[in-house]
Amino acid sequence: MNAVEVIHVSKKIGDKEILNNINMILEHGKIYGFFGRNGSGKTMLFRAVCGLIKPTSGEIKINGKTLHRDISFPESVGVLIESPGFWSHYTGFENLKVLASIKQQISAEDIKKSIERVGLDPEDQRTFKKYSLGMKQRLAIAQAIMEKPDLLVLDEPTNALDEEGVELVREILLEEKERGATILIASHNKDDIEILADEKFQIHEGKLIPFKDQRKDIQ
Ligand SMILES: Nc1ncnc2c1ncn2[C@@H]1O[C@H](COP(=O)(O)OP(=O)(O)OP(=O)(O)O)[C@@H](O)[C@H]1O
Repeated sequence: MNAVEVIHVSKKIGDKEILNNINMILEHGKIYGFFGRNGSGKTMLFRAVCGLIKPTSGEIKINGKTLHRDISFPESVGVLIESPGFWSHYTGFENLKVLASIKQQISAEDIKKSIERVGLDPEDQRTFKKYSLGMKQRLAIAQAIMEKPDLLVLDEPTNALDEEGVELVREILLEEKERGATILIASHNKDDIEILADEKFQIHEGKLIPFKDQRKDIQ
């Protein structure tokens, strides 16, 4: 069974066709990279895959189950789309603990491991509001991976990170893939996509086009 199937998906808001007949089949244990100019529809596609918006037409299946019919959200998903709602007066650990308790039982040990994995200190007593942009981004990645999800949907996971942070996130994503996760990543950093992705897509004005074929035309 495929990890994700997007079948004739379109999304219209007002008169604007934001996603235009998107079709793609994603297999388990692979990394899929998405390029596209600002406003091309990457985030909207990711939102649709996570069940956060309903397509105007078409359907999305996760592990064979249709979103908004069989399930509301993918059953095992880690998401980083825009800035997650962290609480400014909690520490990094406290933030993930609250999110973990909302989702399902994740042990304190697993939360600590995922915080360490992104290069942060789970014992750090600083509250989130004192975190730098890069630290916030790292915590957001820890949040996405802490459940060891089958599906990881990451919109610009490296954009606020220094070189070392970018390297670390790439390593983490390759490990997640080894574990069997299916990973969708949108990045303006072409190296991220080149290094990580097993398959690359380009989104242009809401349409999905094979990355290689269109490269010269679009960039
Ligand atoms: N709630 C909304 N209502 C109306 N239009 C929207 C809404 N959300 C997004 N759009 C429009 O949909 C289009 C695609 O937006 P999207 O955020 O998916 O782009 P993107 O490819 O992720 O861009 P970026 O690289 O800047 O993150 C844009 O033209 C945007 O203005």
